[in-house]
Amino acid sequence: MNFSVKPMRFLADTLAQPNETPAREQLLPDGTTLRLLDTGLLRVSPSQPGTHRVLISCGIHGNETAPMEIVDAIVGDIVAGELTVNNELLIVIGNPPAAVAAERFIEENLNRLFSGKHQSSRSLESLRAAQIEQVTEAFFTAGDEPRLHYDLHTAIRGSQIEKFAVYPYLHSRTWSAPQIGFLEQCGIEAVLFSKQPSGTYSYHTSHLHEADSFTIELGKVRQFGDNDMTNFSAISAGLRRVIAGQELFKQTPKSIKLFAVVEEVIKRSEAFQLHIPAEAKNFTEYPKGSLLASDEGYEYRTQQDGERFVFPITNVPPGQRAMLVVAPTELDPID
Ligand SMILES: O=C(O)CCC(=O)N[C@@H](CCC(=O)O)C(=O)O
Ligand SMILES: [Zn+2]
Repeated sequence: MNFSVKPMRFLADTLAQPNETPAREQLLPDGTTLRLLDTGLLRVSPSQPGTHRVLISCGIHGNETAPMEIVDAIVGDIVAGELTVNNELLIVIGNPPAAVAAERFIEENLNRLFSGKHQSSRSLESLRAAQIEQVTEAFFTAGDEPRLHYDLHTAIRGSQIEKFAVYPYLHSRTWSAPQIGFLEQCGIEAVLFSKQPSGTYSYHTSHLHEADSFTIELGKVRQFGDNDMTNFSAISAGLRRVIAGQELFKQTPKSIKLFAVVEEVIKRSEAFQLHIPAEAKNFTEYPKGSLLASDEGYEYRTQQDGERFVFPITNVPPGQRAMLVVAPTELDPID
C-alpha cells in the first residue's frame, strides 16, 4: 500500500490508469481515511461511525460524464477538507476503460451484468461487475447501518422530464417515501417504479443488500468538459448532505411525478424495430393503440392513453431490454 502524501485526484488518476490503478491510502487531518481499493473504487471512512452506509456510483456507462464530474468534485472537496464525511462511503466509477474510450461500454453493457449475470461471459465488463459486486458486499456487510445507493447516469436521448429516478423492482418490500422526498429535494422530477428484476447495479444492491437504491438520470449524455455543472447543484448538494450526515430524510414528497413501468420491451430478434421518431424525447406521450415497437411475431401497441416511452434503443443484442413503456400511477408514496 502506498501512503504517499500526494493528494488524491480521483477521476484524473482513474482515467490516467483505467485498467490498473495502484492501491493507496490517504489520511485527512480530521481522521477520515480514503482508501483507493482498485481502479475507480474508493472507500472513505470517517473517524467516528455514522448513521448510514452510502454508496454513490457513476460511470457505469463510460460516456456518461456528468455523474463522474459530480462525484469527482465531491471527492475533491473531501480531500481538501471542505466536505466533512460523517457516514461510511463507497464511491464507484464503474467502467474506466469505457470512460477513456468515450463509449457506453467496451464489450458489453455493464448495467445488465449484476446479480451474478456476469457469470455467463468473460468480457471486461463481466470481470468488472464481479469485482464491483465483491467490493459492494464487503462495504455493505461491514456494519448494520441502513444502506443507501445512488447510481448516477445520463441518458442517450433528450427527455421531456430531464431528471428522473428508476426505483428497482422491490419484490415484497415497499417504497420509501422519505427517499422519494429526498430525491425531489435533489431536483428529481419523476420516479419510475420497475416491475421486474434486472441486471442493473441498483437492482442488485436493492435486492441483495436491501439498500434504498436508485438509478438516477440527470440529463443528456455529453463529453467531458461539455457539462453545465450548475445544472447539477441540487443533486450535488443532496449527496453532500448525505455524506456529511446532515440529511435526515424527513421530507415527504410533494409534487414529484410517479410512473409505473407497464411494459419492458425486449428485443427478440434482428427484425426488431422502433416506431418512434429518432428525435423524439423520452416521456413522449401516445394515445391508446399506438404502435411503438415490432419484432418477429410481436407488436407493442399502447394499452391506454398517456403511455410514454423511456430509453428506446435498437442497437442491443436480442434478449436485452429495448425500451420501457411507462404510465402515470396512482400510487401515493405518502401513505
Ligand atoms: O438513455 C438510455 O437509453 C439509457 C440510459 C441508462 O443508462 N439508463 C439505465 C437505466 C437503468 C435502470 O433501469 O435502472 C440503463 O439502461 O442501464
Ligand atoms: Zn447509463
